[in-house]
Amino acid sequence: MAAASSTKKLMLAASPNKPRLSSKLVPPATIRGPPRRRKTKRFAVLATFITSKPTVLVAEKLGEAGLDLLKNFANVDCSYNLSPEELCTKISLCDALIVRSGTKVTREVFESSAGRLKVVGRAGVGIDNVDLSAATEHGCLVVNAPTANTIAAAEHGIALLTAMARKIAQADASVKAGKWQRNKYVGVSLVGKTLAVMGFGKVGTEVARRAKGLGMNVIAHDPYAQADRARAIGVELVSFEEAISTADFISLHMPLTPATSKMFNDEAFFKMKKGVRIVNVARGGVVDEEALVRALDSGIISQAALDVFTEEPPAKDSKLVLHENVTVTPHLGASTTEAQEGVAIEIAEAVIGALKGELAATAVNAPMVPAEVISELAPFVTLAEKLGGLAVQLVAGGSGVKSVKVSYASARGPDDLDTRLLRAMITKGIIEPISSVFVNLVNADFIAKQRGLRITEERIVLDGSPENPLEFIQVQIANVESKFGSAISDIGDIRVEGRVKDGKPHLTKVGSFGVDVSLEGSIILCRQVDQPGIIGKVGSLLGDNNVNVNFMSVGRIAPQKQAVMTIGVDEEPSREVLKKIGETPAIEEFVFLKL
Ligand SMILES: NC(=O)C1=CN([C@@H]2O[C@H](COP(=O)(O)OP(=O)(O)OC[C@H]3O[C@@H](n4cnc5c(N)ncnc54)[C@H](O)[C@@H]3O)[C@@H](O)[C@H]2O)C=CC1
Ligand SMILES: O=C(O)C(=O)COP(=O)(O)O
Repeated sequence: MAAASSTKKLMLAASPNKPRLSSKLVPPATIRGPPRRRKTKRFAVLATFITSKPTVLVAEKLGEAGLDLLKNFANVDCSYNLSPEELCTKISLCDALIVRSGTKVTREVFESSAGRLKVVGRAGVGIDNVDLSAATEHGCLVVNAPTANTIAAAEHGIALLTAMARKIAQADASVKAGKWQRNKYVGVSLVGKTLAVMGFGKVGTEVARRAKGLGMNVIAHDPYAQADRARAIGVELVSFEEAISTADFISLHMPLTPATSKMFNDEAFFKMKKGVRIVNVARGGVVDEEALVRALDSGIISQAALDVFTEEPPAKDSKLVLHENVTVTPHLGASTTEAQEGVAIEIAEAVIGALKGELAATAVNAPMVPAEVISELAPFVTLAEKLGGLAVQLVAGGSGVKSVKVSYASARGPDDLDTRLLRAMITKGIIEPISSVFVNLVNADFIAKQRGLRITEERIVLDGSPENPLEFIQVQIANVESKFGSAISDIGDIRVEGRVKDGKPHLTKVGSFGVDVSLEGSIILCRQVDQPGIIGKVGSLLGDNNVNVNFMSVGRIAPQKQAVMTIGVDEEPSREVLKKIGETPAIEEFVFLKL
């Protein structure tokens, strides 16, 4: 990307190979479609309009209602059962990818997309099949559909619990095999037994509620859950040890993460009450499956009911699957008609929103900024990007930027001002003019860190009304030389400061000089000895060469001393014109900056 580019950029939606028209804030999307089970709260970010329809690859079966929404907005390619190689080939032609649990979205997928893939939609909850670090590094948003299948998963958990307790699957197979073994299939009762819910999130809570209805004593373990929320439904939160050592039944509902991987292993099984029964509708990977077979064989665990497996589908000769005390289903937790319709709508809306440049409430790898915050900060977001872009263009050479300090002057308390969006946009403004990377809210912090760019933030607390979120933003770049010496502040940093006036971003300070120019088009900064006639000379020079001046201001230290003239221009002056400006007597230095 050329230095000092004036191209307007977007946060999420732009694809490098698509023409862009403009970048602006839009209100939250209203998408009409079939009745929704749940009203999705939406959070908007910057949007861009792209002239051609985006392409969405749907790699696993998705409910019709969701597909219809997608088809109204994008070209939809439904290609199921792709091999990893086929997925990598196709992805370079897609702006969005929608998957369920059966597709591994690996680093290779993001690399193969060569920057085009802007959003991955996981039509469900668990995102353990998506390489989130790779997505973030590539600036690709990942969204999921976290609520629409909660009840389905909880109901499946209860179905497995009761079916296991009464050996329904085994008895069914026996009758179908022509047998009538009433004494063999004697079950156990649930009432009065203790169920330990491991992971008291959405699904775990619903399982707990239903188990209470069955007369069970329910305890739960979840290091991050609130005890009063559990108590409200008659559930006691206990330690991991207490949960597994006292329960008659254990139901797993935590996500698969590096911390939960194989947490149910030999050691854990050894601590369990002899004869305990286990249900897993979470993820196979939270259980050490070989250890589970050993625990089943030794009788520590008398039965298991499993919907999920480390490898799906499991091997045909899997000892675990074939174990006579194990009941299995092929990852059906979310598979009800209702849940699949809800999930499809939820993910389609999130993906469409993200492609429009909005940020869905279900973003997994980006800060969620509430719509009201975004709308309030909108003009400051533009200001932040432009100040970042201006500051970096003032650096001589451009590549040595390592330390940036951003100061936000506001009458608001620190908790009332969310600066993540502003920081991301300043990062974007600084990095994009000097590199070819695409920076957005998803990858801004990562890219800054990767490039060794340290951004520190400071609050300048002002008196006055907190109605206005910010008075001004100041960007300082330390330890660099400037191609415009007057941009160096009294402490030796490059400093630019801006405010929002009448809803528009303005540059109000350069170095120690007060200026006032609307941040549109391009600007010329000149330092001159303050004397009559200079403004006229430069103005006529530009006018004579068909360069329209849209704004001009002069900030001086004292009358007849040094002054900085800021000229806003609509067109880029030719080299000759810029040279002539430099040769104007009394002009000591000048710089042309693109916004
Ligand atoms: N079988 C299926 O088809 C389905 C499976 N799932 C699985 O169920 C999981 C849970 O889903 P939700 O309840 O919607 O997610 P959730 O995010 O609402 O709940 C997960 C809970 O696990 C807790 N947790 C995290 N680490 C833990 C640990 N070490 N020990 C105990 N608890 C821990 C979290 O604090 C959170 O409260 C998903 O991650 C997904 O893998 C979800 C839906 C369908
Ligand atoms: O939502 C989840 O986490 C699930 O496990 C459901 O998976 P699925 O979309 O049915 O492949």
